[in-house]
Amino acid sequence: MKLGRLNHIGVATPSIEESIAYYRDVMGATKIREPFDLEEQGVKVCFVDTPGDPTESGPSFGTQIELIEPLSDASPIAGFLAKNPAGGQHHLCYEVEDIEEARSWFEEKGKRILGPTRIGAHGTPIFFLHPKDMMGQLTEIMETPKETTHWSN
Ligand SMILES: CC[C@H](C(=O)O)C(=O)SCCNC(=O)CCNC(=O)[C@H](O)C(C)(C)COP(=O)(O)OP(=O)(O)OC[C@H]1O[C@@H](n2cnc3c(N)ncnc32)[C@H](O)[C@@H]1OP(=O)(O)O
Ligand SMILES: [Co+2]
Repeated sequence: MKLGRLNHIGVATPSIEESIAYYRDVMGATKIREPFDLEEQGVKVCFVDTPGDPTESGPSFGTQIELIEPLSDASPIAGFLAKNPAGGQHHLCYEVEDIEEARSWFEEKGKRILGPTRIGAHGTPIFFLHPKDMMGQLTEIMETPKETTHWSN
């Protein structure tokens, strides 16, 4: 397996609205996408683009901030926010060429994979690896989109 792009940094927040104002007014973000609910994952999601190098073959934007807010107390990030009420860095997501090859790779290394491979917020296959096996970092592995992500908003 070969490490690919840092696709996004997952940032938990108690309020996506407050985080949008922060990235816009404090950090000067110019491309903040429409928030949307991922009911099956128990989170509201909003992507903040960081500038990328348009000459690269990848998308014209760089790594994104993936803001995630719990939709209810049952959300998988509710426990994280209970421990970190102001929110903060929750996970890192790296791209790989082949998600199944990556899954076997980590299984062979004895890393705990959290649940089945499933479709994530970018519409491509993902899985998560337990932070305790990944140097303390909750790690999301995502298959590189086959074509540059054409975002509607
Ligand atoms: C935007 C949608 C996106 C997608 O699908 O693309 C997502 O869904 S991301 C948002 C939610 N989904 C996930 O996070 C799935 C993977 N996460 C999990 O399965 C759990 O959160 C898990 C197993 C990482 C932690 O579960 P839980 O919080 O119930 O257990 P504990 O609180 O007991 O934590 C165990 C141990 O891990 C440490 N921990 C928990 N979360 C993190 C984290 N984000 N980063 C680093 N470490 C974390 C926690 O402190 C505990 O350590 P200990 O030393 O035992 O106290
Ligand atoms: Co993510």
